[in-house]
Amino acid sequence: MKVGQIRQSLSGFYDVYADGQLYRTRARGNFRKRKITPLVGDQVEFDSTTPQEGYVLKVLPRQTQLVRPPVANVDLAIVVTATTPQEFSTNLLDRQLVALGVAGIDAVIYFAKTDLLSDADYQDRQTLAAAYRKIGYPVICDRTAFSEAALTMVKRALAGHVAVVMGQTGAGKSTLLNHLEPGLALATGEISQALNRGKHTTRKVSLIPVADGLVADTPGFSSYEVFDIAANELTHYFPEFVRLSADCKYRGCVHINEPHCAVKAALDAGQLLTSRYDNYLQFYETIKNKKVVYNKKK
Ligand SMILES: Nc1nc2c(ncn2[C@@H]2O[C@H](COP(=O)(O)OP(=O)(O)OP(=O)(O)O)[C@@H](O)[C@H]2O)c(=O)[nH]1
Ligand SMILES: [Zn+2]
Repeated sequence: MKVGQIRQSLSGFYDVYADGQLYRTRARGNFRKRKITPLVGDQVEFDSTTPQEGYVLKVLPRQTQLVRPPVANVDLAIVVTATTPQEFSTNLLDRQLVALGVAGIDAVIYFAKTDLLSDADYQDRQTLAAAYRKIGYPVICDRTAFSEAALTMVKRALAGHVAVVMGQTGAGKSTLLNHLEPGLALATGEISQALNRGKHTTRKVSLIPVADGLVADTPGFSSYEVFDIAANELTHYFPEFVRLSADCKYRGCVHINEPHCAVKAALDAGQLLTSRYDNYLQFYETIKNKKVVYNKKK
Protein backbone atom coordinates (compact mmCIF):
# COMPACT_ATOMS: atom_id res chain seq x y z
CA MET A 1 0.00 0.00 0.00
CA LYS A 2 1.22 3.48 -0.90
CA VAL A 3 0.07 6.99 -0.01
CA GLY A 4 -0.04 9.72 -2.64
CA GLN A 5 -1.99 12.62 -4.08
CA ILE A 6 -4.37 12.54 -7.03
CA ARG A 7 -2.95 14.97 -9.58
CA GLN A 8 -5.30 14.27 -12.49
CA SER A 9 -8.68 12.74 -13.06
CA LEU A 10 -9.97 11.69 -16.47
CA SER A 11 -12.84 9.34 -17.35
CA GLY A 12 -12.59 7.19 -14.27
CA PHE A 13 -8.81 7.14 -14.06
CA TYR A 14 -6.89 8.82 -11.29
CA ASP A 15 -3.24 9.65 -11.68
CA VAL A 16 -1.71 9.48 -8.25
CA TYR A 17 1.61 11.11 -7.48
CA ALA A 18 3.79 9.28 -5.00
CA ASP A 19 7.54 9.05 -4.47
CA GLY A 20 8.43 11.10 -7.52
CA GLN A 21 6.18 9.47 -10.10
CA LEU A 22 2.60 9.11 -11.31
CA TYR A 23 0.56 5.93 -10.97
CA ARG A 24 -2.57 5.43 -13.05
CA THR A 25 -5.30 4.00 -10.86
CA ARG A 26 -9.03 3.42 -10.68
CA ALA A 27 -11.40 3.68 -7.74
CA ARG A 28 -12.11 0.49 -5.89
CA GLY A 29 -15.39 -1.16 -6.93
CA ASN A 30 -17.25 -0.42 -3.73
CA PHE A 31 -16.60 3.36 -3.94
CA ARG A 32 -19.60 3.92 -6.17
CA LYS A 33 -21.92 2.05 -3.84
CA ARG A 34 -20.61 4.04 -0.93
CA LYS A 35 -20.96 7.26 -2.98
CA ILE A 36 -17.28 8.14 -2.65
CA THR A 37 -15.82 10.07 -5.55
CA PRO A 38 -12.09 10.61 -5.33
CA LEU A 39 -11.14 14.17 -6.29
CA VAL A 40 -8.04 15.71 -7.72
CA GLY A 41 -6.09 17.00 -4.73
CA ASP A 42 -7.12 14.09 -2.51
CA GLN A 43 -4.53 12.31 -0.47
CA VAL A 44 -5.21 8.62 -0.99
CA GLU A 45 -4.03 5.19 -0.03
CA PHE A 46 -3.58 3.04 -3.11
CA ASP A 47 -2.21 -0.23 -4.38
CA SER A 48 -0.43 -0.65 -7.67
CA THR A 49 1.24 -3.53 -9.42
CA THR A 50 2.61 -1.36 -12.24
CA PRO A 51 2.54 2.43 -12.81
CA GLN A 52 -0.27 1.75 -15.32
CA GLU A 53 -2.51 -0.30 -13.09
CA GLY A 54 -3.69 0.20 -9.56
CA TYR A 55 -6.57 0.92 -7.24
CA VAL A 56 -7.43 3.74 -4.90
CA LEU A 57 -8.24 2.05 -1.60
CA LYS A 58 -9.07 4.95 0.63
CA VAL A 59 -9.58 8.71 0.41
CA LEU A 60 -7.99 10.47 3.38
CA PRO A 61 -9.90 13.29 5.12
CA ARG A 62 -10.17 16.54 3.12
CA GLN A 63 -9.25 20.02 4.35
CA THR A 64 -11.47 21.79 1.82
CA GLN A 65 -13.62 20.74 -1.10
CA LEU A 66 -14.61 22.82 -4.10
CA VAL A 67 -17.37 22.01 -6.54
CA ARG A 68 -15.95 24.14 -9.32
CA PRO A 69 -13.35 23.03 -10.09
CA PRO A 70 -13.86 19.66 -8.40
CA VAL A 71 -10.65 19.77 -6.39
CA ALA A 72 -9.98 18.80 -2.79
CA ASN A 73 -7.57 20.41 -0.36
CA VAL A 74 -7.30 23.74 -2.15
CA ASP A 75 -5.96 26.21 0.40
CA LEU A 76 -5.12 29.22 -1.75
CA ALA A 77 -6.71 31.20 -4.57
CA ILE A 78 -5.02 33.68 -6.86
CA VAL A 79 -7.73 36.24 -7.57
CA VAL A 80 -6.82 37.62 -10.98
CA THR A 81 -8.37 41.06 -11.23
CA ALA A 82 -8.28 43.01 -14.47
CA THR A 83 -7.55 46.62 -13.52
CA THR A 84 -8.56 48.47 -16.68
CA PRO A 85 -11.37 51.02 -16.12
CA GLN A 86 -13.69 48.95 -18.35
CA GLU A 87 -13.13 45.76 -16.35
CA PHE A 88 -12.15 46.73 -12.83
CA SER A 89 -14.78 46.18 -10.17
CA THR A 90 -14.26 46.23 -6.41
CA ASN A 91 -17.71 44.65 -6.16
CA LEU A 92 -16.57 41.57 -8.05
CA LEU A 93 -13.30 41.47 -6.13
CA ASP A 94 -15.02 41.71 -2.74
CA ARG A 95 -17.55 39.07 -3.75
CA GLN A 96 -14.74 36.70 -4.62
CA LEU A 97 -12.99 37.44 -1.33
CA VAL A 98 -16.16 36.67 0.63
CA ALA A 99 -16.76 33.45 -1.32
CA LEU A 100 -13.19 32.37 -0.55
CA GLY A 101 -13.57 33.29 3.10
CA VAL A 102 -16.71 31.15 3.32
CA ALA A 103 -14.88 28.24 1.65
CA GLY A 104 -11.96 28.60 4.08
CA ILE A 105 -9.45 29.37 1.33
CA ASP A 106 -6.81 32.10 1.57
CA ALA A 107 -6.70 34.74 -1.14
CA VAL A 108 -3.86 36.46 -2.96
CA ILE A 109 -4.97 39.30 -5.21
CA TYR A 110 -3.21 39.70 -8.54
CA PHE A 111 -3.79 42.99 -10.37
CA ALA A 112 -3.63 42.23 -14.10
CA LYS A 113 -3.30 44.50 -17.14
CA THR A 114 -1.61 47.26 -15.16
CA ASP A 115 0.45 48.02 -18.27
CA LEU A 116 -2.71 49.31 -19.98
CA LEU A 117 -3.49 51.91 -17.30
CA SER A 118 -2.95 55.65 -17.39
CA ASP A 119 -0.64 56.95 -14.68
CA ALA A 120 -3.62 58.31 -12.76
CA ASP A 121 -5.48 54.99 -12.89
CA TYR A 122 -2.35 53.12 -11.88
CA GLN A 123 -1.96 55.44 -8.88
CA ASP A 124 -5.55 54.71 -7.92
CA ARG A 125 -5.03 50.93 -8.15
CA GLN A 126 -1.87 51.19 -6.08
CA THR A 127 -3.75 53.08 -3.38
CA LEU A 128 -6.40 50.38 -3.39
CA ALA A 129 -3.75 47.66 -3.28
CA ALA A 130 -2.30 49.27 -0.17
CA ALA A 131 -5.77 49.41 1.42
CA TYR A 132 -6.41 45.71 0.75
CA ARG A 133 -2.99 44.83 2.15
CA LYS A 134 -3.93 46.73 5.29
CA ILE A 135 -7.07 44.61 5.55
CA GLY A 136 -4.85 41.54 5.37
CA TYR A 137 -4.95 40.41 1.73
CA PRO A 138 -1.63 40.16 -0.10
CA VAL A 139 -1.84 42.14 -3.36
CA ILE A 140 0.54 41.80 -6.28
CA CYS A 141 0.50 45.00 -8.29
CA ASP A 142 3.36 45.91 -10.59
CA ARG A 143 3.44 48.59 -13.29
CA THR A 144 5.06 46.12 -15.69
CA ALA A 145 2.79 43.18 -16.45
CA PHE A 146 4.45 39.85 -15.68
CA SER A 147 7.61 41.48 -14.43
CA GLU A 148 10.05 39.14 -12.79
CA ALA A 149 9.27 40.75 -9.45
CA ALA A 150 5.53 40.12 -9.85
CA LEU A 151 6.00 36.53 -11.00
CA THR A 152 8.39 35.84 -8.15
CA MET A 153 5.77 37.09 -5.71
CA VAL A 154 3.14 34.77 -7.19
CA LYS A 155 5.56 31.85 -7.03
CA ARG A 156 6.41 32.59 -3.41
CA ALA A 157 2.73 32.72 -2.58
CA LEU A 158 2.15 29.35 -4.25
CA ALA A 159 4.95 27.52 -2.49
CA GLY A 160 3.61 24.58 -0.53
CA HIS A 161 -0.03 25.25 -1.51
CA VAL A 162 -2.73 23.72 -3.64
CA ALA A 163 -4.17 26.69 -5.50
CA VAL A 164 -6.89 27.71 -7.92
CA VAL A 165 -6.84 30.71 -10.19
CA MET A 166 -10.04 32.71 -10.25
CA GLY A 167 -11.33 35.81 -11.99
CA GLN A 168 -13.85 36.90 -14.60
CA THR A 169 -13.64 35.91 -18.25
CA GLY A 170 -10.73 37.64 -19.89
CA ALA A 171 -9.19 38.76 -16.60
CA GLY A 172 -5.89 37.22 -17.58
CA LYS A 173 -5.89 33.83 -15.82
CA SER A 174 -4.44 31.74 -18.67
CA THR A 175 -1.94 34.44 -19.53
CA LEU A 176 -0.69 34.50 -15.94
CA LEU A 177 -0.48 30.69 -15.78
CA ASN A 178 1.48 30.65 -19.03
CA HIS A 179 3.96 33.17 -17.64
CA LEU A 180 4.34 31.15 -14.47
CA GLU A 181 4.83 27.90 -16.36
CA PRO A 182 5.74 28.58 -20.00
CA GLY A 183 5.51 24.88 -20.88
CA LEU A 184 1.76 24.95 -20.30
CA ALA A 185 0.84 26.84 -23.49
CA LEU A 186 -2.77 27.36 -22.45
CA ALA A 187 -4.67 29.12 -25.20
CA THR A 188 -5.93 32.45 -23.94
CA GLY A 189 -9.67 32.26 -23.53
CA GLU A 190 -9.38 28.50 -23.11
CA ILE A 191 -10.15 28.41 -19.44
CA SER A 192 -13.69 29.77 -19.49
CA GLN A 193 -14.56 27.74 -22.54
CA ALA A 194 -13.48 24.69 -20.65
CA LEU A 195 -15.73 25.75 -17.78
CA ASN A 196 -18.77 25.95 -20.06
CA ARG A 197 -17.97 22.67 -21.70
CA GLY A 198 -17.49 21.16 -18.28
CA LYS A 199 -21.10 21.54 -17.29
CA HIS A 200 -22.36 18.23 -18.64
CA THR A 201 -19.28 16.24 -19.44
CA THR A 202 -16.61 14.79 -17.26
CA ARG A 203 -13.69 16.94 -18.05
CA LYS A 204 -10.09 16.42 -17.30
CA VAL A 205 -8.99 18.24 -14.18
CA SER A 206 -5.31 18.44 -13.29
CA LEU A 207 -3.08 19.95 -10.69
CA ILE A 208 -0.03 21.40 -12.36
CA PRO A 209 3.23 21.82 -10.48
CA VAL A 210 4.12 25.52 -10.64
CA ALA A 211 7.16 26.75 -8.77
CA ASP A 212 6.90 24.89 -5.45
CA GLY A 213 3.13 24.61 -5.45
CA LEU A 214 0.26 23.05 -7.37
CA VAL A 215 -2.28 24.97 -9.42
CA ALA A 216 -5.56 23.63 -10.83
CA ASP A 217 -5.75 23.99 -14.61
CA THR A 218 -9.44 24.90 -14.33
CA PRO A 219 -10.43 28.21 -12.76
CA GLY A 220 -12.13 28.68 -9.43
CA PHE A 221 -15.84 28.87 -8.76
CA SER A 222 -17.80 31.64 -10.31
CA SER A 223 -18.02 34.71 -8.16
CA TYR A 224 -21.70 34.94 -9.02
CA GLU A 225 -22.47 31.97 -6.88
CA VAL A 226 -24.61 33.13 -4.01
CA PHE A 227 -23.07 32.94 -0.61
CA ASP A 228 -24.24 30.02 1.42
CA ILE A 229 -24.41 31.98 4.65
CA ALA A 230 -26.95 33.95 6.63
CA ALA A 231 -26.89 37.74 6.21
CA ASN A 232 -25.79 38.29 9.81
CA GLU A 233 -22.71 36.12 9.19
CA LEU A 234 -21.49 38.24 6.30
CA THR A 235 -19.56 40.57 8.61
CA HIS A 236 -17.24 37.68 9.57
CA TYR A 237 -15.85 37.72 6.04
CA PHE A 238 -14.78 41.36 6.15
CA PRO A 239 -11.63 41.10 8.29
CA GLU A 240 -11.45 44.85 8.93
CA PHE A 241 -15.02 44.79 10.31
CA VAL A 242 -14.19 41.81 12.50
CA ARG A 243 -11.34 43.72 14.11
CA LEU A 244 -13.56 46.73 14.82
CA SER A 245 -16.71 44.94 15.90
CA ALA A 246 -15.40 44.27 19.41
CA ASP A 247 -16.08 47.99 19.95
CA CYS A 248 -19.64 47.92 18.59
CA LYS A 249 -22.15 48.43 21.38
CA TYR A 250 -24.28 45.46 20.40
CA ARG A 251 -23.00 41.98 20.15
CA GLY A 252 -24.00 40.60 16.77
CA CYS A 253 -23.99 44.12 15.32
CA VAL A 254 -24.29 43.96 11.53
CA HIS A 255 -23.16 47.59 11.19
CA ILE A 256 -26.21 48.89 9.39
CA ASN A 257 -28.83 50.45 11.67
CA GLU A 258 -27.40 49.81 15.12
CA PRO A 259 -26.36 52.80 17.23
CA HIS A 260 -22.79 53.09 18.54
CA CYS A 261 -21.37 50.97 15.76
CA ALA A 262 -17.56 50.99 15.57
CA VAL A 263 -17.59 50.04 11.89
CA LYS A 264 -19.79 52.97 10.92
CA ALA A 265 -17.72 55.27 13.11
CA ALA A 266 -14.55 54.15 11.33
CA LEU A 267 -16.28 54.61 7.99
CA ASP A 268 -17.33 58.16 8.91
CA ALA A 269 -13.79 58.89 10.05
CA GLY A 270 -12.48 57.81 6.64
CA GLN A 271 -10.61 54.82 8.05
CA LEU A 272 -12.34 52.23 5.87
CA LEU A 273 -12.72 51.91 2.12
CA THR A 274 -16.17 53.24 1.26
CA SER A 275 -16.40 50.69 -1.55
CA ARG A 276 -15.96 47.84 0.93
CA TYR A 277 -18.82 49.09 3.06
CA ASP A 278 -21.06 49.71 0.02
CA ASN A 279 -20.34 46.23 -1.30
CA TYR A 280 -21.03 44.79 2.14
CA LEU A 281 -24.46 46.45 2.16
CA GLN A 282 -25.22 45.18 -1.32
CA PHE A 283 -24.20 41.59 -0.49
CA TYR A 284 -26.19 41.80 2.72
CA GLU A 285 -29.32 42.76 0.79
CA THR A 286 -28.67 40.05 -1.81
CA ILE A 287 -28.43 37.39 0.86
CA LYS A 288 -31.54 38.68 2.63
CA ASN A 289 -33.54 38.72 -0.59
CA LYS A 290 -32.37 35.26 -1.49
CA LYS A 291 -33.70 34.04 1.85
CA VAL A 292 -37.06 35.74 1.26
CA VAL A 293 -37.48 34.06 -2.10
CA TYR A 294 -36.45 30.76 -0.61
CA ASN A 295 -38.95 31.02 2.23
CA LYS A 296 -41.80 32.00 -0.10
CA LYS A 297 -41.30 28.84 -2.08
CA LYS A 298 -41.59 26.68 1.00
N1 LIG B 1 -1.85 44.16 -21.93
C1 LIG B 1 -2.15 43.08 -21.20
N2 LIG B 1 -2.97 42.14 -21.70
C2 LIG B 1 -3.25 41.06 -20.95
C3 LIG B 1 -2.74 40.89 -19.65
N3 LIG B 1 -3.22 39.73 -19.14
C4 LIG B 1 -4.00 39.21 -20.09
N4 LIG B 1 -4.03 40.00 -21.19
C5 LIG B 1 -4.82 39.78 -22.42
O1 LIG B 1 -6.19 39.69 -22.08
C6 LIG B 1 -6.86 38.71 -22.86
C7 LIG B 1 -7.55 37.70 -21.97
O2 LIG B 1 -6.57 37.00 -21.25
P1 LIG B 1 -6.73 35.47 -20.79
O3 LIG B 1 -5.48 35.08 -20.11
O4 LIG B 1 -7.24 34.63 -21.90
O5 LIG B 1 -7.90 35.62 -19.72
P2 LIG B 1 -8.62 34.45 -18.92
O6 LIG B 1 -8.92 34.99 -17.59
O7 LIG B 1 -7.84 33.20 -18.98
O8 LIG B 1 -9.94 34.35 -19.78
P3 LIG B 1 -10.97 33.14 -19.89
O9 LIG B 1 -10.20 31.93 -20.29
O10 LIG B 1 -11.92 33.60 -20.93
O11 LIG B 1 -11.60 33.01 -18.54
C8 LIG B 1 -5.79 38.10 -23.77
O12 LIG B 1 -5.86 38.74 -25.01
C9 LIG B 1 -4.49 38.44 -23.07
O13 LIG B 1 -3.41 38.57 -23.96
C10 LIG B 1 -1.85 41.91 -19.13
O14 LIG B 1 -1.37 41.87 -18.00
N5 LIG B 1 -1.61 42.98 -19.95
ZN1 LIG C 1 -21.23 47.54 14.25
